[in-house]
Amino acid sequence: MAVRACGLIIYRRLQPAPSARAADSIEYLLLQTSYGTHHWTPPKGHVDPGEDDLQTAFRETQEEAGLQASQLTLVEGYRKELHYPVRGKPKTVVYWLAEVKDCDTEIKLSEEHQAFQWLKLEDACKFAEYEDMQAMLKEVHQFLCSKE
Ligand SMILES: Nc1nc2c(ncn2[C@@H]2O[C@H](COP(=O)(O)OP(=O)(O)OP(=O)(O)OP(=O)(O)OC[C@H]3O[C@@H](n4cnc5c(=O)[nH]c(N)nc54)[C@H](O)[C@@H]3O)[C@@H](O)[C@H]2O)c(=O)[nH]1
Repeated sequence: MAVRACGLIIYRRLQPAPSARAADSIEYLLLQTSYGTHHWTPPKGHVDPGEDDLQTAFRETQEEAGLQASQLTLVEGYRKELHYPVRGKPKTVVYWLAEVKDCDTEIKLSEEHQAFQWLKLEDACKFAEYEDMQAMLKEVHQFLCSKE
């Protein structure tokens, strides 16, 4: 059976300059692991026994980024599964999308991560080095732009 993890793609909207498109004010939160290859992903982690997927996504976001559910708005209509092998075993990661209500909210990392960044789409795709995650971020961005 595949290893299962769940998480939230967190974004914030900065105050756009008067001439700018609203989509250009969107930034995505990525966290860098303090172990392994120090890769960058949104907050996510393994599903604990008895938990449902969305509970896991919120718990991991709270543990890894210090963001409480009350500080976030879950965006209806977006859910994405990524499937990739980790050390020879299949892994499924389910992501939802959530906006930080206050764009100045402090991010508090756990020991699992050593850095975080708020990144515009293009830079987020550079740091999220995996093709499937890059495609997901682009899809999310289009989804958000289509709602404007
Ligand atoms: N010391 C040490 N300890 C580790 C290590 N490893 C884990 N720990 C411990 O486990 C705990 C984490 O527990 P949770 O937080 O519950 O789980 P997750 O959040 O699920 O975290 P993971 O890091 O296990 O899982 P991934 O992020 O999925 O990375 C696994 C591999 O998959 C690749 N990869 C990542 N993302 C993508 C993608 O989107 N697309 C594609 N295609 N590939 C992707 C990438 O190559 C990567 O190397 C930590 O506390 C550590 O104690 C390690 O190497 N050394």
